[in-house]
Amino acid sequence: MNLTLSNPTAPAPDSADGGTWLACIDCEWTGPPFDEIRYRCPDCDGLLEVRYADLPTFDDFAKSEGRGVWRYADALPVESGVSIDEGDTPLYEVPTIEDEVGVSALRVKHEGMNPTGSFKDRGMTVGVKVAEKIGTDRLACASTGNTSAALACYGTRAGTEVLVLLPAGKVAAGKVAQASLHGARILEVDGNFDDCLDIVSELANRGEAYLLNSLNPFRLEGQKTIGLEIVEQFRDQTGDLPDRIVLPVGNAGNTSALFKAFRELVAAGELTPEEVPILTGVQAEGAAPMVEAVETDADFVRRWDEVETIATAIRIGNPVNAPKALPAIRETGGTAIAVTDEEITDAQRALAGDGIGVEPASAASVAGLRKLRESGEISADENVVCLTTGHLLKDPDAAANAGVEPEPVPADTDEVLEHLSK
Ligand SMILES: Cc1ncc(COP(=O)(O)O)c(C=O)c1O
Ligand SMILES: N[C@@H](CCOP(=O)(O)O)C(=O)O
Repeated sequence: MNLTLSNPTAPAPDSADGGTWLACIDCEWTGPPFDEIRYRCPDCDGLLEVRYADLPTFDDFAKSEGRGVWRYADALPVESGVSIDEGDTPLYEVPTIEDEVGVSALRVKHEGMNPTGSFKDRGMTVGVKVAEKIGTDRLACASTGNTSAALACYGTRAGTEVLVLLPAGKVAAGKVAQASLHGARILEVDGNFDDCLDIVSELANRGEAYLLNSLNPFRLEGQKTIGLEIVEQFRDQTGDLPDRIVLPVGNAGNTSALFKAFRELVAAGELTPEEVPILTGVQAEGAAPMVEAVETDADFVRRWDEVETIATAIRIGNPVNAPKALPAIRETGGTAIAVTDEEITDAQRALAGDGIGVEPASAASVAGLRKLRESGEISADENVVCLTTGHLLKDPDAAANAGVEPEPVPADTDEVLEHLSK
């Protein structure tokens, strides 16, 4: 395996602050982390990532007094966060699905068990803290729902105004309810998520708000802890490492963050390059620009202007982290696959059958695993982790449509018994 995207062991530039700095993934630019607000490289407009002079080991994490995400504070750009106990999510066995697909071991990392019900909390605990450190009056994001729920929650916890831009009519009810109750100002845009992100990025560039979408490199540092937890939990449960992680892809932040976690573990001497799990992305057929790029071996991802899927969380046509995520998939020997809405719903039912309630986008990971086992791309001797990113209650309408119909009965025990006997 050839891990070329960045060299996390590069010497710290003079601009580093306490051994932490920002670097462009496309050119040689480096800069201080907190002095100025930057989302992209000032020289070439490339994506930025956080780099560290010292990379911690698992022994360092074991000595940590922090919990969840903050167990991994030594790997993060700030020592503590605006926190409500995010991270330390369960790595579940799924015996029925494991038997059905036939792999050596299958686990589901259920990020729906975070405080606001999705993995976004891991990013926000770090990102909102950095915003506090930099000193900003207003936090903002574009969202298909979960980012807005998490930002509204962590932003209000920090006592900062939150502005969220949502694609009108395309966000699941639970997520709008969360943003609303946590007190965010919600703008419903007559456009899709990518339009919302264009607008909010422009607002941020004009200094109107601090952007907390995954373009923000500090937010992705928090999401990196998913990868660190998976390695530790999988090893504890099986004595082995996962060969592959299958995950849904929208804006491609998680794919990028997991790859960064593993590159840093390699640089710290904790994994060999051969031990880095294969990253395998799954998109819905109606919103699959990353899959198109992987299948056509393209250098960049073409923006899809028209996107549609039941999995509204990943109804995204212009994955902003593609320049990080394409190398993540390619350099780990992975692939990307598209699944239909029907396959997503079937997988949602299968997960529910093993006791795990997820929203549709999350079920895409299991739908993708099923398809890649059928095609033989994933082999029977692999240890696989599927990432499920959001809780079932995020999208109650999708869950009710996928589930069984309630049966109306009279308020009478005998009639209930008679009904049950039919
Ligand atoms: C539930 C859920 N799953 C998956 C994704 C996709 O994650 P990413 O944007 O990091 O690819 C998102 C958001 O984009 C999401 O909200
Ligand atoms: N699914 C996301 C889309 C935005 O992605 P982000 O990671 O860039 O914030 C959401 O929940 O809004």
